[in-house]
Amino acid sequence: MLPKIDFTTTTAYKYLADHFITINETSLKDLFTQDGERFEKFSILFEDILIDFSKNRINDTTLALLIQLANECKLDEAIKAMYGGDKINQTEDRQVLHIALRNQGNKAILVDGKDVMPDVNAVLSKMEKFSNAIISEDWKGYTGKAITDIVNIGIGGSDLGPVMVTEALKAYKTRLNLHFVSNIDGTHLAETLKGVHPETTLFLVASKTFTTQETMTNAHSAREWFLNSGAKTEDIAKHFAALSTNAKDVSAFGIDTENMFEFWDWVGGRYSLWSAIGLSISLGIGFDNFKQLLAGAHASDEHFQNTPLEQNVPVILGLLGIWYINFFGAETQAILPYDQYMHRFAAYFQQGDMESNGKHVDRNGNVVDYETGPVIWGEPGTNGQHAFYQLIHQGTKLIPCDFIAPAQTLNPLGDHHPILLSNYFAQTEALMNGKSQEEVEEELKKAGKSESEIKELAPFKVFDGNRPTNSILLKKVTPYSLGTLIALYEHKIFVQGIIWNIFSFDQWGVELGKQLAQKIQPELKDDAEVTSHDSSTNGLINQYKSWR
Ligand SMILES: O=P(O)(O)OC[C@H]1O[C@H](O)[C@H](O)[C@@H](O)[C@@H]1O
Repeated sequence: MLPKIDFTTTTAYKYLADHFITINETSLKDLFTQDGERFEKFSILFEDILIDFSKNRINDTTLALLIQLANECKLDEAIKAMYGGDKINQTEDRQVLHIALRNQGNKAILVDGKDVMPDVNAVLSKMEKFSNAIISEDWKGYTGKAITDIVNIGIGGSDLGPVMVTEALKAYKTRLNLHFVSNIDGTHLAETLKGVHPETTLFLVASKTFTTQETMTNAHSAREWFLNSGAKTEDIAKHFAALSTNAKDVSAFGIDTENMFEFWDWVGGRYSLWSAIGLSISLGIGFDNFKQLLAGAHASDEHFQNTPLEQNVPVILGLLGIWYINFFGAETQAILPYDQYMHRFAAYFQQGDMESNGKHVDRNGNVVDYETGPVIWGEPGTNGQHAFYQLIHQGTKLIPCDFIAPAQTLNPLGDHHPILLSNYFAQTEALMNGKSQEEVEEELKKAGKSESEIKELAPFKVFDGNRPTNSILLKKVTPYSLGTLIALYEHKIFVQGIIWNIFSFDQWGVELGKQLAQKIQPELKDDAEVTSHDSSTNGLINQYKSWR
């Protein structure tokens, strides 16, 4: 079981609160002047990924106190509990074992006394066989043509992971074209179907529960489209597969259980890209590459489990977040990949992080009186620079940023990559150092401005700097390095949930809206005036009815 400690009552927290006053008065620039070894001390090279956290508002004492905080919160016990198969998802009475899905060493992992690895490996080999058959064109559609297009129908965890990974690894693409339909908005399916042909399309219905309204509605409409094209019910077996934990509802839908790829309750939706939910990944980049993705994640799992906290990447990233959120009052965390392929990385961790740690009740069932999970946001560089970086550089909010970039590009094109990377390096330097009044005045003078113009303009051109960043430099984006990176972020979320004393693996907050939508849906069937809600909701529904 997980420890249930209020981190604000620990000794480390009190020391940190005092220590914060000193650090808050010290600039990052000064911290670098005071300590010539900052980069060596505050960076870790792990699996061809350099994590430089030296441009953070910390010194040796800060890090030591944050580690003490983790110790007082019994983080090591919590890690053991997860890896040991305890039911740490207490409110759903489930284990949390996405680590088993990428357990390349095949060490036994027990759920209720039974090793899950044989089942995990059986599904993996089924995925391998299936992917190979489709890619090699051995598998034919109902008219004898090879499959050319894959449409994954799923939402949330059954969509975001596969979308993010297949976009990030597009350079490793097989001959298959991937499409993802998630939104209940009919536009999403309709537009997707315009670009594919029933004879050569394979639908993957991806849903852990197989009851999610959006996915089931889209799947039924896709089936109807398929049957309307002249295909017969028995042809469904060649064109529909299911990725789910719910065998009963899969066969009720009409999908052959031969075409069902199973996973289990102990895989959380937002941690499921490593499971059968990853079938679109395996089809999109090939099974061997999917295996590499798992292997990279496994390396992070081993690192997280076995590395002392001081050198443990997810622990450090997690604790830095706590430092900014709970002491500096930061409310958001930007994730900024300088890699076009990784353009959905921040969106993926919006679910990963915010659905995990967007909680206000602690593990004892009490409402917390401290901040928990941040708002996650971000866009790829350099697009963000020309949009919202103004606020990061000169706004009133402190926004810790993760800058991610690959040293090697997968598309060497003229001097694009050095230009991209010079922006990547420049941004964290600028955010740290800023630009002083004197520097601005000097610059304006050189530009020939008069004394009065300089006085007038200077305040707007000053950058305070002192804004913290992590730089994550990957040698290259590969299936392995991407797997490693994703798993580091996953474990960071775990670390923060433990310190905040919240349950990171349930998501009750998404239920209320779903329940209310189900009540409203029948009210939309006819044109009768609706009066059962508050005046705003009634007004909106009735206006909708008059306009439709
Ligand atoms: O995979 P499914 O069962 O269809 O669930 C899809 C998604 O919907 C739910 O509302 C949850 O908030 C998500 O965590 C989940 O990933």
